[in-house]
Amino acid sequence: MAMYSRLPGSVALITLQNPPVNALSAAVRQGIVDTVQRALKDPKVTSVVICGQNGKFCGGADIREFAGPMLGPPLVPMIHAIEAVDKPVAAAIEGVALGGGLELALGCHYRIAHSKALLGLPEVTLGLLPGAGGSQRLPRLIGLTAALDLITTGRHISAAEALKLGILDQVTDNNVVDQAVEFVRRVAGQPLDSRRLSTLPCPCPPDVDSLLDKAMVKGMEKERDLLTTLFNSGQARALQYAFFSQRVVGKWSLPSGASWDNSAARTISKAAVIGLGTMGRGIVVALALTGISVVAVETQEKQLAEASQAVPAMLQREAGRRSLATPPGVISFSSNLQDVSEVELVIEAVFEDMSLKLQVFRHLTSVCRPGTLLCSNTSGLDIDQLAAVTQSPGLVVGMHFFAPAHVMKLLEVVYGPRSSPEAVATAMQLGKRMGKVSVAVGNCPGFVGNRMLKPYLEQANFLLEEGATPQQVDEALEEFGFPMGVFRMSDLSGLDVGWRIRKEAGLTGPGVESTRTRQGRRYSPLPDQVCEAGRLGQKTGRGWYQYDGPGGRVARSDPWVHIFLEAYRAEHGLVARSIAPEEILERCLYALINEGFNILQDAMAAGPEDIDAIYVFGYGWPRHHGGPMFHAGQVGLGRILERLQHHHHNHPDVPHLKPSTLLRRLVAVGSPPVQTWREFINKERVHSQL
Ligand SMILES: CCCCCCCCCCCCC[C@H](O)CC(=O)SCCNC(=O)CCNC(=O)[C@H](O)C(C)(C)COP(=O)(O)OP(=O)(O)OC[C@H]1O[C@@H](n2cnc3c(N)ncnc32)[C@H](O)[C@@H]1OP(=O)(O)O
Ligand SMILES: NC(=O)c1ccc[n+]([C@@H]2O[C@H](COP(=O)([O-])OP(=O)(O)OC[C@H]3O[C@@H](n4cnc5c(N)ncnc54)[C@H](O)[C@@H]3O)[C@@H](O)[C@H]2O)c1
Repeated sequence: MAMYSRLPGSVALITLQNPPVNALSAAVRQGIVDTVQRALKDPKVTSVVICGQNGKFCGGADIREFAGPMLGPPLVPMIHAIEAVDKPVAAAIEGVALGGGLELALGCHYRIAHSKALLGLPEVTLGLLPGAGGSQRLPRLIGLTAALDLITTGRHISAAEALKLGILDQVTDNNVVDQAVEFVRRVAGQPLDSRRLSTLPCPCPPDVDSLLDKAMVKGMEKERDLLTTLFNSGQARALQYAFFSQRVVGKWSLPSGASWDNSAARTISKAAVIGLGTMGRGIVVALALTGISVVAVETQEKQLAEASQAVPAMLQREAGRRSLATPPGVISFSSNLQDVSEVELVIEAVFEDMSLKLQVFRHLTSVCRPGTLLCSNTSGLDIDQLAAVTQSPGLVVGMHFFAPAHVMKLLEVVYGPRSSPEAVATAMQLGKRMGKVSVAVGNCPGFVGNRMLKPYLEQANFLLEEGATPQQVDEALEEFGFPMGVFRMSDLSGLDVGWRIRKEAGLTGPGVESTRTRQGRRYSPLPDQVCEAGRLGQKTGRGWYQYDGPGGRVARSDPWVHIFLEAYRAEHGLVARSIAPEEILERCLYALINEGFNILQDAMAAGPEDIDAIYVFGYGWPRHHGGPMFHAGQVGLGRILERLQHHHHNHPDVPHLKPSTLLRRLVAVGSPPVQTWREFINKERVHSQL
């Protein structure tokens, strides 16, 4: 909707009304068309101001409408009509003018903004281009180079930068609508031709003449044609899905009924981190950047000394990167766990060893004040077991960060059967304050992300046994869009991480026979043998690849690995075959997706959006493929089921390839769209079909 009011005197005020960001839905567009007509017809009105309610001008086209047929007045003629009005029209920009919102403002004759406003054309992040004249009006206003920068990066810019670029006519710290009203009163009666951007020539540097062909003249048509292509592309649908899934996960709910809107969070101002290795250091920095005072505890003297040098430097660097003058939080280092007695929340990040973690939790519960939240950064151990040794099991949750913890956007908040809604709400809110995408997940081995990673890694190892090389597997995955293939990624993280977990699970280590079947299923001892050879990845300069030296970053094919693989195959009587990239992708990705369906079935993730957000923000899943569950829908659930059946038939000793019941049920009911799975699962659960 848009509200019309005539201010005392001769100015008409049009207020966009579509909370929370005044997106340009069909109703808003209709409202604008009607109110602009009204202003035009009213002889007493000499000028017009367009603003948005609740401190936001406009967040752009209504992305929710993209999924269905476009109804209501189209944007392009609506903006053209505003530009053609013969009374001055000003946009009063508060909060945001993004995408179609900025395009609407560019159709106005003047633009006045509040100093805190953000402007931009972020369509590219949704797989689109500015489709309501933005690609044409902006270059005419600020030149091709500056416009291309904004259009191709999609970045949000401040009002100050927009003023400098010439997008804005005025910036104010005062009430922006009052300023705009005063402005249009002042300019009423002045000629408007030079303010109609679509009619202006495009100012360009001399070296880009070649870019200015007929496409510029026919720019609006070209814009529409290209937008049509993009609209129909899978990538645009995936990127728009990713936008919404990021927001869906913030509205978490637990099987108990507790949820984001009925659970109070505590605001944390003092925290502690236990263990200052790779993860602990990053977590300290992430907390300090949020303005939280941190007690950082490490028992090993050498590690403590190193961390007290490294952490302030990391903090300074990250504060600089985020343009913060001084890091807001205070950090104190200690070797004594007793020093955490006054904090409100503790995050444990010691080695992935259950008996050590139990010992730390027992100690924490005895030194901390009653009511302190105790969190673990474990990668997959049982949160409930940790909770059981504390005085308040309800105040124990997992806070699973990803390396490097001060950079990576994902946080899995793991609730055990006894975790209280308050503990979950506090961890979720703390994650949000740290700028993370926090996703609530259930307590099962590996939680969501690492649980799905297991079948993915397993398939990659099996493919090596069957004849592939690490490069072939990585290339197929990188071609799909992952920034790094599975072996390159394992070398980066450190091969000893998984080795330690497999030892803890009794799958390898002294006394375990070196067979290719363990605990009743196919097992590949390849990664264990690579570790036993002292090759732990980048940190040792050797892993699945070779590097220039310990800490080297550039992976090169290593003849040792090829000889090792050949000897391994010969020892086990395996005949190498040529494996196509399609098989590599199917085996790795479909096994991972299948586990995603098992996770949904077990209610360890509330919906497919949660899994997809975890994979996009924590595991480098290409955003333009939406996430594993969205991708499954795009490939077709029937196809995924058929290929899993095929691979399981060929590898009956690999349970991860056996199609999940949920996948079968979804196919049986006609493969409904991913957005409806959550509801389907809940219904099936009520009827005990899952
Ligand atoms: C089939 C062939 C057809 C061919 C051609 C058809 C022609 C059609 C013509 C189309 C013309 C295109 C016009 C234009 O160029 C395209 C666009 O404008 S695309 C949209 C561009 N805008 C954005 O990308 C902004 C997205 N939003 C944000 O970045 C942020 O939300 C914000 C505005 C900075 C605010 O941030 P926050 O305050 O943190 O709030 P949230 O992010 O949590 O959002 C709150 C709430 O609002 C919902 N929301 C936000 N923006 C939009 C939007 N543009 N449309 C719909 N909904 C939006 C968000 O999902 C949250 O909802 P909730 O989770 O609370 O339900
Ligand atoms: N490394 C990763 O990529 C990653 C990612 C996510 C989660 N995790 C998890 O985070 C945790 C830590 O992993 P990491 O990679 O940082 O390990 P790390 O080996 O780099 O560091 C662990 C640190 O804990 C210290 N420590 C051991 N016992 C202690 C005690 N009683 N009190 C204080 N400090 C003690 C050690 O001295 C060491 O400095 C593990 O649970 C791991 O599974 C790791």
